[in-house]
Amino acid sequence: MNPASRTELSQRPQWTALADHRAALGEVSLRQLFADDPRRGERYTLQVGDLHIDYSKQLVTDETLTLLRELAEATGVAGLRDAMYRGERINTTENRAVLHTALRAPRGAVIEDGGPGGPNVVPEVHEVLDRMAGFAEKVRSGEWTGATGRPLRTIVNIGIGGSDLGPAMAYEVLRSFSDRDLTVRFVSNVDGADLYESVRDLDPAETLFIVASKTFTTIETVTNAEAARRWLLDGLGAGPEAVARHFVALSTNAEKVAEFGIDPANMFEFWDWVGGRYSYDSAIGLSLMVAIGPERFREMLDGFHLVDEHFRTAPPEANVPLLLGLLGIWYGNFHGAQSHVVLPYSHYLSRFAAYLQQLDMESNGKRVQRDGVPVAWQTGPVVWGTPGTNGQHAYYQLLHQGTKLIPADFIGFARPVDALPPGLAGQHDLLMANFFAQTQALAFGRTAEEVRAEGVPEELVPHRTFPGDRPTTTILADELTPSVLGQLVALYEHKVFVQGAVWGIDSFDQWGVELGKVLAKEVEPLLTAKEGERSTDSLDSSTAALVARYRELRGR
Ligand SMILES: O=P(O)(O)OC[C@H]1O[C@H](O)[C@H](O)[C@@H](O)[C@@H]1O
Repeated sequence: MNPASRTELSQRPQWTALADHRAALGEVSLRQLFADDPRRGERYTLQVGDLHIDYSKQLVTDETLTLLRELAEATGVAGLRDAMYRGERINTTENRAVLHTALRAPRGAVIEDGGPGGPNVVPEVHEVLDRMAGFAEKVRSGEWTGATGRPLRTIVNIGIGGSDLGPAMAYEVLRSFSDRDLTVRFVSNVDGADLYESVRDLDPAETLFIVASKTFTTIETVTNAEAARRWLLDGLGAGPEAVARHFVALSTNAEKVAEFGIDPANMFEFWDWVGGRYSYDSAIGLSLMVAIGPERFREMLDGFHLVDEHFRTAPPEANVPLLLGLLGIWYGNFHGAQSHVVLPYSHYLSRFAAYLQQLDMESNGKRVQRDGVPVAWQTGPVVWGTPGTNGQHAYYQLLHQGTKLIPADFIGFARPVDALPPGLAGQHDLLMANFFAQTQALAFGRTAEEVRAEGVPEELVPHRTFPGDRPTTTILADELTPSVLGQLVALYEHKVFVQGAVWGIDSFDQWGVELGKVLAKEVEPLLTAKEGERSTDSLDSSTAALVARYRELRGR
């Protein structure tokens, strides 16, 4: 697009209409909105698959929603969405298609890399899924043995970023579906302590390493994989031929995998049109598939696909990812909110926010538009969160009475997972009572009059008053199943897409992580060189002094 001919987002009439609307609404009160419309709690809900979405406790009116949808229309969200699904190269800075939706497309679908006329990627996707399933079943049944002939009982996934957070989050979510005597661990940090603590109680004869790296050049992963190989061969007292029984690779880079010494027959492939943070439903999910079995994994893919189809076909008024994306824009761009908190009321979702941090912040943490012109509006929020009940006893104080507006997503389930024994399953009502009570307290607060009426001494009234009007979305499903996890993740993927499309940024590159990598390569030799061999003169005075201090502490 020619920058000169482009209408700046913040100059668009739809944008200024929203700004005017925001000013006119002023300090809109949820108490008032609910009083004005007794059916608001039913009206402001949507359903997608198993997910019931209640957005009635949002600071919005019908007009707000109309204006937000008009902004989406004016910025071409639907057109970009269709281009993504068609396989066009919408990741322009890397000239790549963005086809994570193809990872969960049904067997017969046709999706062409690069758009119509390009190679159909769906057969390859299913070929790899089938190979993964074959391997997973062999490990699960004990048919696949280690170098000493014993079945493999622990799987250690070595990867970082998208090659760690997705499978680690999903394994945690679905661990109650793990139906074999197998456990999975995840090593990501280049701090040797991570690998050390993960393997020190393991028997190498029963350990399978899955080296997960899209590029297979990521220094943390390659370093840890090399250390793991040494640990394995030393522990077994075996030669390199043992590697083939204990190492598999998940990557797009067959050449580097072979260079590392992993048999290409033990490599499960994915493609450059899958972003790392969108990849755990590709071969990157192998550890999860081994744990829960191919059938459950496929159920998860079907859950993803269901939401993909919803996002592609549902009309704007009923389109849940569109709605969630636009609500984020409403707060980030028109209320000055800087962050977004995700609060699952499920222990199994304890790593969900960490996963969403990469998905959202690496996608939309951008400061220039697709054509390189800086944005003049806020882009992606700081995303954070931990399981809700724990948060209640820690940072909810700030959510309720602090000075910052932090929109929240509450995620909960009607039923505990089947694996829980009745005694513990009985605690579920208490968990969910907290969930509902918190969204209620955040929305409606407690006025000074109400506090006084409770007999609270006058000097404490301001402290015990809750302003309310803290917006939340409730996402409620019957049960946390593989399909529901797929639905949830796809929902957030597409929400992030909507926001990036409105802001005019490339949500699918991540150049911001590169500079630190380059500088680390320059600094490392300065830490390890013999005295006088390397000069730190080219460094700034802070970094030079820190390097000198580090060397001194290390006696170098
Ligand atoms: O899978 P890999 O190629 O090893 O990449 C692992 C991660 O590191 C990179 O620096 C990117 O920021 C992430 O998007 C990626 O997921």
